[in-house]
Amino acid sequence: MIGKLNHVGVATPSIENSVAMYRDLLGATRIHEKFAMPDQGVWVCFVDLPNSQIELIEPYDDKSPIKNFLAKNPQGGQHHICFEVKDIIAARDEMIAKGATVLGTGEPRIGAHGVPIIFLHPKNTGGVLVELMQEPAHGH
Ligand SMILES: CC[C@H](C(=O)O)C(=O)SCCNC(=O)CCNC(=O)[C@H](O)C(C)(C)COP(=O)(O)OP(=O)(O)OC[C@H]1O[C@@H](n2cnc3c(N)ncnc32)[C@H](O)[C@@H]1OP(=O)(O)O
Ligand SMILES: [Co+2]
Repeated sequence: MIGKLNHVGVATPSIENSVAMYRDLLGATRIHEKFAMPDQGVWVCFVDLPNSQIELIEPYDDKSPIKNFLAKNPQGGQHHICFEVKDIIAARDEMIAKGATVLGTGEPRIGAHGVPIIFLHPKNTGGVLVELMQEPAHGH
């Protein structure tokens, strides 16, 4: 069911500092402008890779779902991985049928790439927060 690795989510207390590290230390050359996703409680900034992306995420406000994560990991860290799926509704239903916990209301929400996403609870996925994302019509 899971397809391409669309992105690796990296939580950071400062997208600005993380961008400087990816650019100056790691030599990333295609770094997008950050943008706000208030409904999801995060600022987002994509670092393009030849075969995927790094998704830098910073808390937008005190209600951010990554606040606790950063409280435990003050310098940030690898937060989630995102796989593309052909049909997000079918994938959501399959996950529930297989006993996995779909986070939030269970209804897909629009993610950073403008397509529906869901998250699975890490307790069902070997301690790794997994995001499933509707495969974009035009590829990522
Ligand atoms: C949506 C825009 C963008 C996109 O790609 O489109 C994004 O990806 S934004 C990403 C940020 N949004 C989310 O992560 C939404 C889903 N996440 C959540 O609902 C929460 O983060 C949740 C429920 C996974 C954890 O919430 P919280 O940390 O507040 O709860 P706890 O501290 O009680 O943790 C519960 C349990 O889960 C473990 N945990 C927490 N975060 C992670 C993680 N990133 N990876 C692995 N495990 C995680 C935590 O250690 C606790 O484990 P326990 O054994 O119970 O101590
Ligand atoms: Co993500």
